[in-house]
Amino acid sequence: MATIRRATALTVLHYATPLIVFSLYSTRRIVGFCLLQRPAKRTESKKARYTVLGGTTAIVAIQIAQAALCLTRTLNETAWWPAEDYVVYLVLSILVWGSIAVGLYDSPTPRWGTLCASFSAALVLELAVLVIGADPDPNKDGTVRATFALETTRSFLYLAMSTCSGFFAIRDHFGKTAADEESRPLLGNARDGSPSKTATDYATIPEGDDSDEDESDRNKGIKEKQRQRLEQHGNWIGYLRDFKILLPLVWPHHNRKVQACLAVIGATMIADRFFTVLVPRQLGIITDKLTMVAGKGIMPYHEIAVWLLYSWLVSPAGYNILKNFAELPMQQYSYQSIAGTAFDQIMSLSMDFHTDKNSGELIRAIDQGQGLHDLLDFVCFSLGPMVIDLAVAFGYVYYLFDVYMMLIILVTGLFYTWVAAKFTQISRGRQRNWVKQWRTESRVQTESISNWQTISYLNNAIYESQRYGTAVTAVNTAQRSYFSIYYFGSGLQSAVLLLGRLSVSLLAMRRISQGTASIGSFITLNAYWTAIQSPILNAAGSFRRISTLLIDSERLLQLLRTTASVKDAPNASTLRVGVGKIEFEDVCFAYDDRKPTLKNLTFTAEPGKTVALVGETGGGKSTTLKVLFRFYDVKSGSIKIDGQDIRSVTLESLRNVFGCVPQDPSLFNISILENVRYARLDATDEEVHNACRAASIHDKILSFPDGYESKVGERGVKLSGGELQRVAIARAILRKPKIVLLDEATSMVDTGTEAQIQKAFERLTSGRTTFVVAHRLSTIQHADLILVINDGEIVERGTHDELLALNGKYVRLWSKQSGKTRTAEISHSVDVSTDSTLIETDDEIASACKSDHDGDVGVPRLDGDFDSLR
Ligand SMILES: Nc1ncnc2c1ncn2[C@@H]1O[C@H](COP(=O)(O)OP(=O)(O)OP(=O)(O)O)[C@@H](O)[C@H]1O
Repeated sequence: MATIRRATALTVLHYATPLIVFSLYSTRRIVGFCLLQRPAKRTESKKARYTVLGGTTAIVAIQIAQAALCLTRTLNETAWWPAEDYVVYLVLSILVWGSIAVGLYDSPTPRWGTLCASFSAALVLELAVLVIGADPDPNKDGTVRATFALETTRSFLYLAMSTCSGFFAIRDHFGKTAADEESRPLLGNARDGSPSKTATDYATIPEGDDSDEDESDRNKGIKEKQRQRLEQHGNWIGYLRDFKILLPLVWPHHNRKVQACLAVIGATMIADRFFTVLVPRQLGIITDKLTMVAGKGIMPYHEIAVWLLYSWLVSPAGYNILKNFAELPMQQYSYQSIAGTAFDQIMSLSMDFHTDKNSGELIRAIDQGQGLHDLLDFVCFSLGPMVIDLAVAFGYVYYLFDVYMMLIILVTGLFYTWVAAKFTQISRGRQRNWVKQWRTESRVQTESISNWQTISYLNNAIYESQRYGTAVTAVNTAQRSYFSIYYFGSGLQSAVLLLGRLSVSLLAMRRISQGTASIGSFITLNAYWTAIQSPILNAAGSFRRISTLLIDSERLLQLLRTTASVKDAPNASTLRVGVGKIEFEDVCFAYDDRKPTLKNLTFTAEPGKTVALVGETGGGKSTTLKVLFRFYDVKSGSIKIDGQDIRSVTLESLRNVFGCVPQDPSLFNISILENVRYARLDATDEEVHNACRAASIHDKILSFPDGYESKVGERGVKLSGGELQRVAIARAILRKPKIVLLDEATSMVDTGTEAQIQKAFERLTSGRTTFVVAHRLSTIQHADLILVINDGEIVERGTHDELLALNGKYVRLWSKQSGKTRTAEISHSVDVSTDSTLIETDDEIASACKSDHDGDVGVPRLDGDFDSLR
């Protein structure tokens, strides 16, 4: 009785020992990874690590020696066969301690506390195995004595290692701080965007698909944000909780149709899990039936019919058709909601955001926002089923054969994953280099082709050919280097899988020969192998995939969490414009708090009058218009339109009242007609034509081969600077705005055309409060109020004549432009546009142009250094 109890206890211990140690070790690591995000006190000490690594390796070596002894005895004594629990114990122990040794080798700062707990648990359990399993027979043979000696030595090693790691844990607790391995973010060292290499780096899971440096650089900022969030939350759970604001984008709350699709996908996924087992099983059943009735002319029709049904159901022609149909609406739903939300968010953000971000980054945020959908899709419909398939595979092969089959699959899976992960790590650097060289080649190629003219002028074709040849050679070398390791790695991985498959097949054949398994089970195993293999193949890449998708989702999250710096105040009212009086009261503004851009601007633009802003470049003229348009909010002071503070009205109503001609107008790549109409979407063709006539561009447009239907190219590149500005003026005219803002609206036109445009401006600005920023003072000399802005301050103000009389900065500007020194002379000669009569027709414009030409004194543009004039 006591012997039976002892044997049972030993069996339980054999199964439990490696499992308990593994659970303890992995649970502490997983909990640490998820919760203990804040750096714990850790010391990076090679001596300590190598000491414990040496001890652990010795433990594994002893276990291997023990397994070798067991194998030798099995081969030598035909009547002896090791107990199943003992074999499981040995194999699992080697795997567990082998994994711990690999972990120690890879990690510069091991978790000593976890290791101490694992060694201590192993010590207690192994001592129990030693005591309970001790053979009282004094005549025990050499193998038993050797096994006992090995187990005793191993127990001493457990004792020594638990003491060492306990000591290191205590030393760390009172010692200096280093980054906790489990506390590193998923995305590598976010501080520099590079993968982790040292203890102070931040990374546990390999970087995402940053297969080239450019990509890595682009991800730098987003990884930094991710790191900050992770540190702020202190753990991954808190970090991931932030993503819940994105859930409405992928979860079809109010869309019954998409919910139904989701249910169909879920159902097919569950069905897949069953059929993965049922199809090979049915093949086995048919084989067994056929074996029984072989030569008798009997067909197992029923079994074959079931197999055919299963095979059809699981094929792409079966329920997977439903799945494919259901997936499309799901994808389209999430695409529409994610892309639409991201786009609206970007468009709603303020100018500071848009000037900081490059458009490529913004487009990426929309494109890669799909990463969120892919992430959920991957976790729910790939990773989840993969884990289930693996668990089912273990259970099913155990049911079909025995625990040894299960062990072979476990060893194959672990070994394959480790080899795959290692080779990916090794090949990543080479892959990056290959992509980098490839980009260099493409850059050289593009540069050379686009600079063909320069190359021809300088007669450097041979040099360019050599340069390109060198780039191509570098690509080939880098590609060879990458593929050599890649082929070797994939060969090794395939060899591991093949070895696993051969082993299970051999074992199955042995079982059949022993009569403990049927031929059908061998067929089932072979047919089922694909299902076993696929989770093993995918496991290695899963972490990488998740980490890449997390970066993409993070980008979307950051975008949606960004709030506009200029937005409607709560209870903002609609702007009501009456006469159009604009008051700047003590307005201060700065792009950067360290450097004020506008300082205490105070002035009033009277209704219907024109205020001109002149002065040195970079003085703050355009900024004054930007704060009026509320691209930015003033830091202090106020801007009022007809007595209403522009911060208290809605942005929509505010921006509705302006007609702007910006410094650098940009057009859409559509026809000129549509480009002008963009200013007022309901304008008729006739109104567009009239606006263009008034902007002196109508005849020019008609001279284009396609007239108003001519495409203007990306941002209007097919138009000259002057044409571009006149189209922008036509837009402003078409809007019929209440307030007009002209920011160097004629900077790119020649003086002759400018004279024509002046007439157009008179039409546009007549009776409207107008702000004009101009460098050519001739264009603003009739302004009702001229403000000379220098370094963000109004240094002079008045009409043209008043400012000339002041003989200050304005006069110096004026002198410089006209090239004359005597004020009176200047005043007389530059009177280019005194006739404010409105012109109606092209002929009138033409004659106005002629008369302006006659009066044109060729006023040069002031682009020089204003300081030099002082
Ligand atoms: N988005 C921005 N971020 C930071 N600084 C800016 C930004 N835009 C303009 N500035 C700076 O603000 C100052 C005023 O610029 P602003 O464009 O208003 O000058 P300006 O008088 O219109 O010059 P110009 O006559 O050359 O157009 C300049 O020093 C400029 O470098």
